[in-house]
Amino acid sequence: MKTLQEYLSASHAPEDLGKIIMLIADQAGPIRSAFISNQNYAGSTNSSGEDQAEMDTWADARITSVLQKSGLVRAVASEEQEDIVQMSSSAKYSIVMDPLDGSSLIKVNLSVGTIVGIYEGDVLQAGNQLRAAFYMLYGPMTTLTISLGNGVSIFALNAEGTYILLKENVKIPEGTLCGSGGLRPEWTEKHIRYMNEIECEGGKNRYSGSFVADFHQILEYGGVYAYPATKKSASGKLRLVFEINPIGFLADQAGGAVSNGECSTLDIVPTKVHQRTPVYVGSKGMIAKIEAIR
Ligand SMILES: O=P(O)(O)OC[C@H]1O[C@](O)(COP(=O)(O)O)[C@@H](O)[C@@H]1O
Ligand SMILES: [Mg+2]
Ligand SMILES: [Mg+2]
Repeated sequence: MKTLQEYLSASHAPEDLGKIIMLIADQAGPIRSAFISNQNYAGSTNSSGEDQAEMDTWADARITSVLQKSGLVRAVASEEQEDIVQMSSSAKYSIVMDPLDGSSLIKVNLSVGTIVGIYEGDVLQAGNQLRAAFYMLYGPMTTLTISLGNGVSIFALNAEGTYILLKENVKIPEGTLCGSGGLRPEWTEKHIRYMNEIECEGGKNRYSGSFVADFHQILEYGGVYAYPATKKSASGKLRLVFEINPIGFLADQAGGAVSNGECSTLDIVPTKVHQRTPVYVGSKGMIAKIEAIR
């Protein structure tokens, strides 16, 4: 069974890139172990104005600390930190991350994740410039879904703490699962037309409140995850830099697509770390449908 380390070596990933990926991947165990004693809110808010869960700040501090100590990272842009954290100016790679995605679900024991993107150079680059993207998903298994720009592979953490290959060359099939954020009364006419069209064609609602978990299900079964523009928020809820770009990169690498409802978000050059954008991500056919609605 191929391990993540063997996959990185076989992919001829530069040594520093491989070391950074393994460093973050190896935080899955400590993060999982911290769930039981970090169930509540931290009493602070992040740059998006959201209440921070204890696990948001715990995971952020943990990953930021190991990256700082490694000397391998140039800068980190995190959902949980206002500004970009400058680290080693001589280092080649920078990290964008959502250290804990879906944190409100921890106390009800639903699956949550960590989302990571890696760039050569600085962090405010378009998603199509990503050198690597991956997410850990803390569910019945701990899985790590990764692309280095040459297809998508999924690994699972075994009892010995080694990531072993579950599936390679993953492709998103056409499918009917659909999950949409936002409150229905706040949906725009375009989004309502889209959801009606999907549901009339047999769309099955799958929405847990965890982007990583909802996307992972679509990666396997096909469909679409949407957090659309709403009447209250034209930019939707999710953040371009550390949520939508890494997941969108993986979707694209798996033969799917990512869009803001009009065009691919992978071409957008971010101007701010915490900028939001509407997102539709999943099967190519599902994304074509939303972009066809004018
Ligand atoms: O609670 P809502 O508005 O449906 O939003 C759910 C979405 O918000 C998120 O929880 C945002 O991520 P964070 O938990 O990292 O803030 C997504 O994981 C999820 O898809
Ligand atoms: Mg998130
Ligand atoms: Mg988060």
